[in-house]
Amino acid sequence: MRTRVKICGITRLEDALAAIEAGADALGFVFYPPSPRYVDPAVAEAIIAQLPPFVTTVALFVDDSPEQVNAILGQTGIDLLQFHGDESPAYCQQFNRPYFKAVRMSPDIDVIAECKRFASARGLLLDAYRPGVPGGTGEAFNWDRIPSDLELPLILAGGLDQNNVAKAISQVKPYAVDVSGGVEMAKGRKDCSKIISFMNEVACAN
Ligand SMILES: O=C(O)c1ccccc1N[C@@H]1O[C@H](COP(=O)(O)O)[C@@H](O)[C@H]1O
Repeated sequence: MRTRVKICGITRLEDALAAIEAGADALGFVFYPPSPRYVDPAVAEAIIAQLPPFVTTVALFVDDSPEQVNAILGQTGIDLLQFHGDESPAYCQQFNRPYFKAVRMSPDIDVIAECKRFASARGLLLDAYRPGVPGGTGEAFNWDRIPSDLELPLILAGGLDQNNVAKAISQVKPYAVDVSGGVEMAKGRKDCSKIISFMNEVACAN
């Protein structure tokens, strides 16, 4: 099966359209105010309203209140939820949308146990671990630590870019890859040529 691609941290319409033109399957919008990639919900709403059909939109939250999540879902009509904090399974499944859960690869994490805990998720995203930072670090982790027998579709994230994504796909064989910093010119601003190179590497690895 072809590896799906999510490009995260979209804050501008031109970046969204460039990602779609290059073949991305999903676009991520960061609704975590401390992030340099935070996008105002009204801006996300305007971008999403101008997207062509058959592109999945993803809202990224970090330990936000259910009221705020529901408000943003209502405003933007986003398709899928990405929870990147310490949310519980009960919290994640209370919304009227499918979700996937990000798990950061701390030294003591049990990925198989996390898969079982988040059985209601559509997938498990694995990201690098840096203490005190919920994600978007631009750092990769040791892919040898990923168990081969996961019960959920695996979304591989963390420090992916045009130079390592083909190796990541051939070694890990994830359902999808998720990239943010690796296709940027500056935080929150995507680089069209990096997106194209990234997508070409994914295509070659498939
Ligand atoms: O992008 C952010 O600023 C961010 C903030 C808080 C949580 C997650 C965030 N991004 C996600 O982190 C991973 C890895 O990003 P990168 O490619 O290493 O830059 C990815 O899933 C982003 O969606």
